[in-house]
Amino acid sequence: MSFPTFMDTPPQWPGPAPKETDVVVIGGGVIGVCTALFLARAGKRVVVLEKGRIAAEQSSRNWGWIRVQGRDPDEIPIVLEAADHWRALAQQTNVDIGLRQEGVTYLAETEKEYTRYEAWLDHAQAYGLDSRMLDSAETAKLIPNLSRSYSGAIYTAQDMRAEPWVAVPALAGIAVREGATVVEDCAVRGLDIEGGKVAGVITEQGRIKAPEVVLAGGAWSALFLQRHGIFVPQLSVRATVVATKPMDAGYKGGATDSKVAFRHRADGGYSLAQGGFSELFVGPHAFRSLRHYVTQLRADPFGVRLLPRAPAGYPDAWGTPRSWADDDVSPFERMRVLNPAPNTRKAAKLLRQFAQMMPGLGTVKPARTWAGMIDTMPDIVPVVDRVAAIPGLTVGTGMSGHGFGIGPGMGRVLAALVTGDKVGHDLHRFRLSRFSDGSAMTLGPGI
Ligand SMILES: NCCCC(=O)O
Repeated sequence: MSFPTFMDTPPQWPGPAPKETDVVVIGGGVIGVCTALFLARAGKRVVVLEKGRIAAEQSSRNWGWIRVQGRDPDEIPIVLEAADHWRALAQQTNVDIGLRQEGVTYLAETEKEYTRYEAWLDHAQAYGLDSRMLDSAETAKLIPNLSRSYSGAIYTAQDMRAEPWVAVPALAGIAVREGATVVEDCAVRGLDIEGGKVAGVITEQGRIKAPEVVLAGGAWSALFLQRHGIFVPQLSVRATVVATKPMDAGYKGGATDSKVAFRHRADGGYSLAQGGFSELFVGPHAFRSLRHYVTQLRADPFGVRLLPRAPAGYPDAWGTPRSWADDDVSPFERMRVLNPAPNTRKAAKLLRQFAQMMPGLGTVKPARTWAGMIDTMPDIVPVVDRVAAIPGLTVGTGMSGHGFGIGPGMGRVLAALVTGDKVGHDLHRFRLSRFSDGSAMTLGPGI
């Protein structure tokens, strides 16, 4: 199977879009697809509008980790719910989405790091998770091919993995089967607002009437909102992944140290990346958002590499229009699939470092390299909220590199925000107003 997803994948759901519905979901990534699924289950007529292909941006380019380990405490109950959904959904599709419970391990290179991971166990215990600390010998036993010894690790056996490029389209298939409509190649240019509230959307195929809209636009969300006068300091950062060819496997979960994160894939290869490192193309929205990122930059000055300018057409490129008329071709149609060139030096380094880290696995041969643009936030936790200034609009964005695993949980929560059903989780941490209400910033764990 080819992965990740590109624009040359034939559309599975070409439309046409209906003229009227109960809810429009903008964006066919994991968050949008899962929101639509749960809205359909709630009896709503729901349409997902995707400008390119389902899951073709970060939802097929991520690591494929479904983890509770290391999460921000306020995300834990939602990702636990998501894990239950993942297990159920994997049974509700006849596609093997590669869901396996193989665990996630954070390797501690120093005692200080070990102590930091250990501190997170308080949260694990509060939720009865099976996370535990491993000493140096236990770590070597869990991951037998490691070339060096670590101070230890934190390990969560209940964590899972899946193949994102298979899983998210499979979830879209379930949503369609349960009554949702999915339309690819259909960009939303903007909201149709009447009397100060949502009346629908204006798409490249015309107007769709709907009293409720959910924006799950990933890296494009801030640009979309800016056109409607809503500022959200959401940026997008490039993250490179390199996939190896199939090779010997010992440990089949996900693991990371400071240099390399790896996940065993269903096809027998490994996906490699570097946690805690991303690249930001600086543009006007980055400047506008800068004051919100000071805390993050101070805490981790080397976590983000700054690049002078985004390629043309990117959400925060200098030349990208910030406003346009409803009958103008929008930036979303001009860039159907955001497919950043990977950092090839980083990819080569990852391959070398993985070979050094796990010499017993044999020769590390690259299969393919890609990059994605991760929608991120100053405090590294998402925005999941109703937009007070525009009644009828709900936003789920800024998943900050950990949206795949939590996707079904966030989708169910977003659906509940729309229907008024019980949300079941405290969303205070994820409110949009936190960037303007004077509250102190609390950083979540890294991207
Ligand atoms: N982006 C790094 C962590 C992987 C994940 O939880 O999806």
